[in-house]
Amino acid sequence: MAIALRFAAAPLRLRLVSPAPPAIGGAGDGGRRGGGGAARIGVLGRARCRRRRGGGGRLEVAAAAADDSARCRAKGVGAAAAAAETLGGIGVGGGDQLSVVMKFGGSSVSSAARMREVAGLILAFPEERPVVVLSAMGKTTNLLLLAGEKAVGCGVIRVSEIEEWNLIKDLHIKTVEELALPRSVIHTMLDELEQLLKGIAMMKELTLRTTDYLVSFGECMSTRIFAAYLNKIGVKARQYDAFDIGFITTDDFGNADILEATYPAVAKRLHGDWIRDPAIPIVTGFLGKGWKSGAVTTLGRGGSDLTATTIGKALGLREIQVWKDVDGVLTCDPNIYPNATTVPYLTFEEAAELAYFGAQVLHPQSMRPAREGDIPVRVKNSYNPKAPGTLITKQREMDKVVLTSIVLKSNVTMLDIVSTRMLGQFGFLAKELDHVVEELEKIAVVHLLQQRAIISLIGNVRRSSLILEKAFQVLRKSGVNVQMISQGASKVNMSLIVHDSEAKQCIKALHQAFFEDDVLTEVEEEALHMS
Ligand SMILES: Nc1ncnc2c1ncn2[C@@H]1O[C@H](COP(=O)(O)OP(=O)(O)O)[C@@H](O)[C@H]1O
Ligand SMILES: N[C@@H](CC(=O)OP(=O)(O)O)C(=O)O
Repeated sequence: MAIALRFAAAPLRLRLVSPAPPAIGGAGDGGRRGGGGAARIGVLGRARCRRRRGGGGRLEVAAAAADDSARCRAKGVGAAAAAAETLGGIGVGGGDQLSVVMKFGGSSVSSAARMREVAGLILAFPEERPVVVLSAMGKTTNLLLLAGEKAVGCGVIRVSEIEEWNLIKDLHIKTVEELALPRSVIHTMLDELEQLLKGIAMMKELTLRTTDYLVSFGECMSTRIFAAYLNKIGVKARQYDAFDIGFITTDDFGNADILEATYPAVAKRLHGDWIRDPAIPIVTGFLGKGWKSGAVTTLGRGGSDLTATTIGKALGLREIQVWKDVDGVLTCDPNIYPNATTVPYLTFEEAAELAYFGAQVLHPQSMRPAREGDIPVRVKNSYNPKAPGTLITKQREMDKVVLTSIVLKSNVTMLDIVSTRMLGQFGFLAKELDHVVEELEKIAVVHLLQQRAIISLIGNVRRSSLILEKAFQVLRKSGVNVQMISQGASKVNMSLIVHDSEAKQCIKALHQAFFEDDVLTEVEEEALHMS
């Protein structure tokens, strides 16, 4: 639950803004990433990084290799198999150290064809020794959640008829068959999954703990298939379940936090195995093990990004790559406005703020390990590997930066509090929103304003007046009244609250003004002039 607040002069007025709570239980994409379960006031703390690393010039190599893969396909040869053949398999010699993490999201591994492409991408860098992190295939996590919900009410006998369960089964069996792998690769997993759904049907109950166990099957299956495929084409690979190799978390099922003990444990296991018997590690994203319960936990929707950055920090790797289905982090959500363009560089702080305020492209917590380890994160497109993507580092040249990206968080509830008795009152914000309202009603008039949206302007707050001047001009022209503005202590984010129904129109108008119109040149010139 995120809370933004505003103080005003007497009578003291305070506004809290809270999005609908993040839900692992929500099966639609709308349930993705709410920014964590803990109440948060204002903005993220400042990032503190120690040193900088070079990003490296590997993109051209990727592009060239992708071209080769395309040529192999044209000749009717499996791209990955051909690449492995050309390279004589990836030379996983004991002397070489693991050097990068490559994380592939669900969209990147949604079918057998996509798995071949991804294998080709990995093999395109023979000099790299990657740790590979995979999400569940395509929309498997959503399907598992829906199957679980249906199992609660359908009765044991009808479990086999659950549409989502059949889609999951068919997708994974088809993938294994198309990759010419034995069914045994996932047979046990599918059997266990069916048993679990029957168990849920029998109990007529689906707890958060069981939900985490249920969704873990997605990543457990995708990694087993992919590792088997690499081994089949002559690339030595080893599958790992994150909950078995030291990913220790809190027991907050659905949104667990990674504990410090994870870093040495994961490093020891992955490094130790690599030294003993080198094989590309293929690790399940998204999953961990609760430190008290010992049960499987999940890191919140999109948590595989966090798995990748955690491994990057644990092993002190050179670079963390997150491969998506877009050309990097974009100037706004392309689903809201398709003219969005790639943001070439970001700081960890900007990326964290962007993710926290709702950009689905990165998990909100994922920048933390990368920032702490000072390891560059590259966001790339597995469908378009030639595109340079976005490079996220500790620092970047900010002198010419005005606005970087616009983020929308919809379905937000705003709390409007008017009181003359709040001076000297403290402590109430640390509790949950319901309790906060209860407490506040003793001393203030409280209004819950629903269907609001937070528009976050991520950019150079040193130019806040310029950005706000421009933004307000645009919004005034669009006939939109801003209901609250918050900057807090952030160096990179200004947030505006508008009514939900006006939000998308605002994003388009702001994007046009800041990223498309000539008018931006004026702003830039002024900004340059001032610096
Ligand atoms: N600012 C943004 N930049 C890039 N993508 C965004 C942004 N906001 C929302 N998205 C959405 O995020 C998606 C990528 O994130 P995600 O689905 O988690 O990828 P993956 O499953 O490959 O890890 C994109 O397809 C895009 O629709
Ligand atoms: N499969 C999980 C974890 C994840 O990170 O997925 P993706 O990388 O596809 O966003 C989810 O859907 O939330």
